Amino acid sequence: MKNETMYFENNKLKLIDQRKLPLQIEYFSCKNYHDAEFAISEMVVRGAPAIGAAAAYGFYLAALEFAGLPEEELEKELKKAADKLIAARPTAVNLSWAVEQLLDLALANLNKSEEELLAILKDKADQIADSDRKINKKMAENGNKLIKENAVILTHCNAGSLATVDYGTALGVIREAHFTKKNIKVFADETRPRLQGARLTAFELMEEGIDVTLIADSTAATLIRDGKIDYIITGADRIAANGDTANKIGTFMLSELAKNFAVPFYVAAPLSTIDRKLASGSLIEIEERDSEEITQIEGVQIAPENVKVYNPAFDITPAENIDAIITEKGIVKNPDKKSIAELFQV
Ligand SMILES: CSC[C@H]1O[C@H](OP(=O)(O)O)[C@H](O)[C@@H]1O
Repeated sequence: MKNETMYFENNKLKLIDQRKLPLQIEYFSCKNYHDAEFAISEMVVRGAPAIGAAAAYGFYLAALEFAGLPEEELEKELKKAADKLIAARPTAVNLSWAVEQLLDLALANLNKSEEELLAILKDKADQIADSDRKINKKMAENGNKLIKENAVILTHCNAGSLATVDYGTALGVIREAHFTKKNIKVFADETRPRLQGARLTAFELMEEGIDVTLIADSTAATLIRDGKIDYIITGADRIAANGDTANKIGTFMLSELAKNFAVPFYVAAPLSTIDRKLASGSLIEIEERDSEEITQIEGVQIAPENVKVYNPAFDITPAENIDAIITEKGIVKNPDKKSIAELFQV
């Protein structure tokens, strides 16, 4: 993608402001961890791997701020920063997965000099960001093995470069199919209410020269029924140990349509999105967001004032609806507790 999702320079985290895409390309500057917490909760940056990497750099900004404190105070401040960053959004496991790694490293090295501690933490944050690029490319190569020539793919929300540090997960598979000249076409759900498909996926795919058609979310069912879709590929925010998957609201509905009309339904996600501590999807916390996301579009009121709203940002797709989970380590067909566990065997 032409514009980096994020970069770290001069002790600031720079995030492309995804609230303003595609009409404006602006970078939001995080000077401290509070800025990073704000950027995650307000979706300046969004997408499981992207918020994980952003939070890792956010924790490093906290270490920069507090590194000179006495050990006991430093520990207290870093634990507070970790808690606040993790609380910014509850569903994507990559957030806590990333922050906990840096917190553990910090607590194990509090007795080191300021310079040594900061170098250890910056190296870890860079490693999380750099490995995301490599992991997504490997995942894309694996997923591309499932894609036939001239395929038509439906995707939901944005699981692209803008949801990761680079290349994307579901859109990584789509990029790989495009770059290996499979002549694929894509239908992108606009993805109410935050319109990640309309604003981000359409933007990314058009930039790459990939044939993309934007549709209202409710159009997908007719395309699926009429045999117009060869595969549905989405990202994920948290995958439970049995393969149940949390992803953008509307994903479960697509999986039911896919099952009913025998369309392969694939989830593309890195191993860091799998939460083996949770036995099933019923244990995944689903973020509920402000009602204005539903009652307003770009700040324009479109529903009666004070109307009741229910705005879950994600839903759970049961493992039995998922034909394959595509990861950097390989493809898990008909995922279940056993096949997910085998992903983690050395
Ligand atoms: C590659 S993770 C992308 C994942 O995150 C999105 O949610 P949000 O835009 O609210 O962060 C959506 O669930 C995507 O599939």
